[in-house]
This record gives sequence, C-alpha cells and structure tokens, in this order.
Amino acid sequence: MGTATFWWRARSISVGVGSDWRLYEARIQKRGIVVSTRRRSSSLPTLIVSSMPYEKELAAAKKAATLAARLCQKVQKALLQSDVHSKSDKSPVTVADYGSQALISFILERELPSEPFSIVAEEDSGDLRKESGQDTLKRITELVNDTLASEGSNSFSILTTDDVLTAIDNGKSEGGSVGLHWVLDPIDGTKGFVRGDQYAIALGLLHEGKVVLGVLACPNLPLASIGSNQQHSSNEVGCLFFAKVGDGTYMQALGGSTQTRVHVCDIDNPEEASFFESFEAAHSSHDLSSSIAEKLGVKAPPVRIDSQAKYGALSRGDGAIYLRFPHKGYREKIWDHAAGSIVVTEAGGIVTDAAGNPLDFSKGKFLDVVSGIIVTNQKLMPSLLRAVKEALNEKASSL
Ligand SMILES: Nc1ncnc2c1ncn2[C@@H]1O[C@H](COP(=O)(O)OS(=O)(=O)O)[C@@H](OP(=O)(O)O)[C@H]1O
Ligand SMILES: [Mg+2]
Ligand SMILES: [Mg+2]
Ligand SMILES: [Mg+2]
Repeated sequence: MGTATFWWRARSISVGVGSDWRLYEARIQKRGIVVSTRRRSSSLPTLIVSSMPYEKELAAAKKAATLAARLCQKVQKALLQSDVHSKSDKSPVTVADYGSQALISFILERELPSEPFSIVAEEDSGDLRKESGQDTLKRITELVNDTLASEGSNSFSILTTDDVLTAIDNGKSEGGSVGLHWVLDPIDGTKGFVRGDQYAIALGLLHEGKVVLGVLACPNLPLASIGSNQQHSSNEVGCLFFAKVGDGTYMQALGGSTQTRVHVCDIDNPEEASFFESFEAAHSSHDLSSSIAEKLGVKAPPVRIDSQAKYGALSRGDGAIYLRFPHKGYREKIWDHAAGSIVVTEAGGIVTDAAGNPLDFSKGKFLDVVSGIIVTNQKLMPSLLRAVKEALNEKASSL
C-alpha cells in the first residue's frame, strides 16, 4: 500500500501506510496532530492518529482576527481623510486595510511556526514602497505596534517599517489546490468601513483547495438579530463568527464571551423569507435581486449591508437568502467568500453560483462563478435556483 487517506474529521483513526510511513508521520506532526506508531508487522506499521483537526489554526485565526478588529475599530473611530487612498482600480484602501493585513500575517506566522506559511490576501505593499507612501507606512507601523502592545504580553515584538512591508507582502501567494493556504480580506467592505457602516475581517484556510476553517470578525454587527422586523433592547455590537469543517458554526462577542452555536433559519416558505444584498449597487445588481425576490414571493424589503457580515448574519438566521450578482466583467476573488462560505455551510446553509455549482476555491485567487453567488438554506434552494434561472433568462432575452 503506497498511499494513505486521512479522514480529517475523525478524532481518532488508524491508518495503515506503506514503506514510506515516516514521511506521512512527519507531515501529520507538522500540522500539530498527535501521532503514534504501532508496528503490527515489519512491512505494515499502523499510525494511531488522535486529532483535533485545525484546532491550533482556528485558535491562531481567532486571535489574529480579533486583534485586527481592534486596530480597525481604532481607525474607524478617528478616520481622517488622509487615511483613505485610492488603488489603481479606484477602489478605496485605508491604513486599517494595510494594518490589518500586516498584523494578521505576522500573528499567524508567529503562532504557527512549524507550518509552511502561505497567504492569499487582497492588499500589497506597492504604494507603500513609493516616496509618497512613507508617511502612511509609518502610521501603519505605529498602529500595528500599538495593537500588538495591547495584546497584554510583556514580550511583544516591535516591528519596523520593513517588517510591516514584508508581512503585507506575505499575502502574495497564489493559493491553489495543493497544501495549506490562508485566504485573507483584511477589511472586507472598505466602502462600508469608510462610511462608518458594516465591514468584516475575513480569514479562511484552504487545505487541498477546500475551505476548512473560517473566521469573520464583524466589529459593527449587532449581537442581536438584524433581520427585518426585529426589535431588540440591546444594541451591543461586535461579533466573531467561526467555523471549522465538520464542527459547526459558532458566534461570540468580539469582546470575548461564551460561544453560541448558530444555525441558518429553517424557513421553507419564501413568502416569509427576507434577503441580504450588497449595500453598493455597483457591486451587485439590485434590479436582478428584486426580480428574483418577486418571483419567489418574498415580501420583506432587502437588507442591504456591506461585506461578509451578510454571511455571518445569514448563518445565525437573521435572514434566509443572500443574493450577489456583480455586473458584467467583474471576477470574484476568493477572499471575498472563503470565510463567509464555510461560516454559512457549517451552520447548515448552501452556497453556490447562480447555476447551482459549488464554489471552487482551488483555482488561485479568482472564483470562476456562473453569473453570481446565491446563499440560502437547504429547503429554499430548489425554488431559489428556479427563480434565479427564470430571472436570468428574462434579463438575457431583454438585451
Ligand atoms: N464592481 C464590483 N462588483 C462586485 N464586487 C466588487 C466590485 N468592486 C469591488 N467589489 C468587491 O466587493 C467587496 C465588497 O462586497 P460587498 O458585498 O460587501 O459590497 S458592498 O460593500 O456591500 O457594496 C469588495 O471588498 P473590499 O474591496 O474588500 O471592500 C470588493 O472585493
Ligand atoms: Mg472584500
Ligand atoms: Mg478588502
Ligand atoms: Mg478592496
């Protein structure tokens, strides 16, 4: 027997491997899984693997996203116009996007020193290496160091501007279908962040091209439901959603509280459903969404919020459907969906493209989706797919 397949959800498994078993043992141990070997015969040893798969990675991801959220909150509170810059595609980027990316990259590498380190992330340091970027770089470095100091450890490292540039550029990985890759959107919904609205720090982990864990920090999302017609006395904000493959989705307050398991809603009558869509009409066609909602018989008005906070809210049943139809020519990036999609699927939901295909995160930084992305629970998906198909056909025949 030359190969071994490990079922990562198992807590304790036995696998027989071939003559190169030492290689497998080394690889497994690198991922922090406890391994012992028992030789049943000289040619066929058995590895006894007791694992809490991705446990260490999840702890590191939660720590990194929580600290990045602290950095972003500080910047959002005192957002100066000089902190917002325009990228070559004219989209905004702030000192907080860069600071969050540098901090998360630094923390993941520090917390998981024995793992090969690869991140596919949205930002790069190009503009910060120019003469015109030097003041911004200093400000980002200060922000990162202040946040690390607030971690409470006596032995925090002080990063130089070069360390910050290197940490940001760790995010240049291409991802793909082999090995482990972190996927990071340091601020998802930068327009919402600048407006003072919703945004998310979105961190996922790919293993062999599949999302195996995701953490979404949503500093401005109320802990109570934001679904339509919801009224709550508490207005506490700041949610941390996290999910690990096979283990369900949980939410806790960003400030730290006990975690609660969350589930998507179990509505099966579309008339009772409400739906989320992008705040910015430039990011998703509101016309197409309203045509789909009408076909389904949805009565509630759309809930428009920025970022993957939409996936978080849907995972705890605040609404039943998320519709996303970017305008022609736009290519979706994996960091805009990796963390959000596992947060929803582990809460019992389904995420597909407009044709019903699962999202494929194994092809590098882009997601090649057909027409758009739709998210809902198992019961509503068949009628949602029919409504989407009808609406897309109507749109095509009207052109
Ligand atoms: N033209 C266009 N079409 C579709 N999507 C686009 C487009 N431009 C940008 N983006 C990406 O949208 C990300 C924010 O998505 P949202 O759904 O949060 O949009 S919105 O803020 O609610 O409007 C946003 O994420 P951030 O850049 O991280 O903010 C972009 O990756
Ligand atoms: Mg984004
Ligand atoms: Mg972003
Ligand atoms: Mg952006």
